[in-house]
Amino acid sequence: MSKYASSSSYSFQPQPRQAKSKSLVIGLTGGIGSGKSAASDWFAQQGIDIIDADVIAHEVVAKGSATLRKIERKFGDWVLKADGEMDRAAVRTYVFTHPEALIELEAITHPAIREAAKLQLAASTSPYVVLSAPLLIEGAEAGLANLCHRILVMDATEDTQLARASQRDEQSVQKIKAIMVNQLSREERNRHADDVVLNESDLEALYVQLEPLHQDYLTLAQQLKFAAD
Ligand SMILES: CC(C)(COP(=O)(O)OP(=O)(O)OC[C@H]1O[C@@H](n2cnc3c(N)ncnc32)[C@H](O)[C@@H]1O)[C@@H](O)C(=O)NCCC(=O)NCCS
Ligand SMILES: Nc1ncnc2c1ncn2[C@@H]1O[C@H](COP(=O)(O)OP(=O)(O)OP(=O)(O)O)[C@@H](O)[C@H]1O
Repeated sequence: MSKYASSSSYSFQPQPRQAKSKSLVIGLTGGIGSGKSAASDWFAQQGIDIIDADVIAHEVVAKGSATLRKIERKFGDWVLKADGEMDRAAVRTYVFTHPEALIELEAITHPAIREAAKLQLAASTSPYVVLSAPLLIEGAEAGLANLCHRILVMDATEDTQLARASQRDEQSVQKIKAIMVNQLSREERNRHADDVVLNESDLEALYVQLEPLHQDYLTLAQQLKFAAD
């Protein structure tokens, strides 16, 4: 059976993962520019709490934080700007062209991101919660996927990812490609998905695919709640 969501043929099978949370957690992932934020904005409009790993990743390296100090100790003081903030552009340029450095950076940031995500999950009050992360599947046991009951993948061709991300960020195609080579391929990511939304058309077409998923997640959230009571 296809994992692709469509308003006419989507059929739902609850497949709880290892998640320990009693509230349903939907992991939302996809490559750069695939439409995670566009999808999570729509879920938020339906009253669903969104936990965004990209936002947390920015928070955990705030000026003066323990995580930023660890990064400075590992890489040197060039990671800081004169005002003490992390020099994100310098770090980005370095780690996305030095794979071993990216692994070292992730070894520092990911445990902090995971802990913060767990705290936010515990505080969520909506019928279910969406945990959005570019790196959800990567990271195996220590990763974020095992906090989730289902994984929803935003799928787009690489050409679409490049076009949308470069238009949004005014970043060069070359910089975005350097990030993409450090992310999973479409095929590999889709293989881990419970649900896949193809985001190749306009935003209306995206929302039409999200609506039946939202209804099914509400149903599954109820089932999980009854099972826990
Ligand atoms: C390298 C950093 C400093 C670049 O910062 P910058 O402000 O330029 O980009 P930003 O954080 O907004 O990320 C932009 C996009 O890059 C991609 N990306 C970010 N980190 C990674 C990574 N470790 N591997 C692959 N892609 C990544 C995502 O698609 C993300 O949306 C920053 O991305 C970072 O600290 N990354 C490590 C933390 C991490 O893994 N974050 C992802 C959330 S789990
Ligand atoms: N179906 C769509 N039609 C038109 N524009 C879209 C569509 N989906 C996303 N976009 C636009 O493409 C850009 C990238 O989408 P978005 O920011 O949601 O991706 P993302 O997966 O969150 O990216 P990142 O990993 O970089 O955070 C945004 O400007 C968004 O508004």
